[in-house]
Amino acid sequence: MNLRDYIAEVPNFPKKGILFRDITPLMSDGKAYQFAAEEFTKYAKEKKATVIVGPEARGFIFGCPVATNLGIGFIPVRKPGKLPREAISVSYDLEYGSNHLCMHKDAIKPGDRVLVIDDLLATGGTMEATVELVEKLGGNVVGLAFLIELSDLNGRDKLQNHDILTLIKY
Ligand SMILES: O=P(O)(O)OC[C@H]1O[C@H](OP(=O)(O)OP(=O)(O)O)[C@H](O)[C@@H]1O
Ligand SMILES: Nc1ncnc2[nH]cnc12
Repeated sequence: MNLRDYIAEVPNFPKKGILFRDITPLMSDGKAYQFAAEEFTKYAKEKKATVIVGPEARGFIFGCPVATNLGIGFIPVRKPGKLPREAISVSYDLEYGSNHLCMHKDAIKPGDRVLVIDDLLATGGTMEATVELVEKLGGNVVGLAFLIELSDLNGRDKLQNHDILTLIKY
């Protein structure tokens, strides 16, 4: 299946000069969505992941089906002000802004083998911050998986020493 056929390109969203890669056509096609989730699930098995982590919001879309496929837990990484219990936070920059990301302090258990899943790798800021959160809590990051990689933005440079799976490269 050619997943690329299910990604819409939207010029100048959310800001002038950004070519937005819209994953919603893929999500709305049951077979394409299932295929992508299966590819991530195979990778999670290969890496012997014991837990899936996904950054808000689009990381939830691909992370949760993998966790339920394998019967393992899913841990959300959230934007500030959303987590109700004690959390840790790190700041990060992205293609069109900057923010903080947070994770519950007790979310990761020592020795957890963590696969982080997100929809898209752009500058790598979101994933770098997510990896930092996981590692601060004692997790072992065994892989990073993305539906889309925007190669021109060199996100991989921020994620050296990590194994990366991307299903679509631009
Ligand atoms: O590699 P980066 O430059 O960090 O960019 C990639 C991130 O940007 C998007 O999320 P966004 O922050 O727009 O939030 P959303 O998922 O809530 O739409 C996307 O879902 C990735 O998480
Ligand atoms: N160009 C892009 N399209 C969709 N999501 C993004 N997140 C960061 N950059 C993006």
